[in-house]
Amino acid sequence: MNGPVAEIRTAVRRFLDEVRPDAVTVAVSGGADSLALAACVGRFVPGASAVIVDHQLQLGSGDVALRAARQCAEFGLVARVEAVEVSGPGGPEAAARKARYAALRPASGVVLLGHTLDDQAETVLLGLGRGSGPRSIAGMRAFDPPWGRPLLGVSRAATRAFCAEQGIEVWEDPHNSDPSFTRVRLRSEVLPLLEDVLQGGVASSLARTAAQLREDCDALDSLAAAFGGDCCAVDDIAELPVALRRRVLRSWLIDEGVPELSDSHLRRVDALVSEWRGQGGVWLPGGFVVRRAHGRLVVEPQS
Ligand SMILES: Nc1ncnc2c1ncn2[C@@H]1O[C@H](COP(=O)(O)OP(=O)(O)OP(=O)(O)O)[C@@H](O)[C@H]1O
Repeated sequence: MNGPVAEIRTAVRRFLDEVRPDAVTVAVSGGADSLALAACVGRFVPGASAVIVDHQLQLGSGDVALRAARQCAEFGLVARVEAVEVSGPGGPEAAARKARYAALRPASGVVLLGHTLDDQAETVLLGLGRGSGPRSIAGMRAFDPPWGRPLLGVSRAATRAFCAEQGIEVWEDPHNSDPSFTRVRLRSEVLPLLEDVLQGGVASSLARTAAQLREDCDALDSLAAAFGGDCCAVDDIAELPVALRRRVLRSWLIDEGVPELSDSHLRRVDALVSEWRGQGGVWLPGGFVVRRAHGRLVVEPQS
């Protein structure tokens, strides 16, 4: 049997065989991606769980969640709806995402998410546009415990075709057609144009490049972790290749308790090593300042 049903079942089967989780939960939004995933998990791991998070932001959101829960129960999953309170900084989307991931985080086992190849391509383009460093272009991992993404190599179109073929009714998130979201415009305008110009599966090419970049980043990160020198001694780190030096600095600053270090912060700290002309300190999030004194870097709370 060929086609989207076989493709998606194979992807899910392969993921489960590789990871061998002791407990499986599927995170279900009610869209085609996560419903196709839930249908496969119900077939391979009957009795696994499904969680539908109700953000309670739209009228009727509870009905959407209940319908998805009923569908999951039909697939053989033990389904429950988690209603969350969405509040906090950064706008409703960011707050909803934070509340959702907090509600989905399991006590044990893995939580499967329905991210597809197209989500990966959009994530890579978003990272490129932000210019926030190689990690953000390296995209999502298929397995980043406790999160699993069995459909990361499968197109969104295949998940839709899966649901159509299996007679699964799909909920269309109204946000997915709202052009005020950057991701929606990447999906509906930029990626089709790139495909038209470049031809030959641009989403797959982006995802493949992201995977290679991830391997490179992982290799550099482990070299940085194994760095045997004194990461505060300027002489010890000045001769390191810049990609390695910045990683050594990043992990030192994180160990010192500095939260959310952006690429531009890191660049400025690195300048204290590579192009120091007696300049003052670099101010970092969380009220920290890094200074250079007597051939060493020192990080301390801002006074
Ligand atoms: N309300 C929800 N309840 C449970 N799971 C959800 C919900 N919304 C999204 N998910 C899960 O997250 C996956 C990705 O969905 P979506 O891309 O909308 O979320 P996201 O987490 O904001 O994405 P990203 O991680 O790329 O920012 C879905 O396939 C589904 O598995």
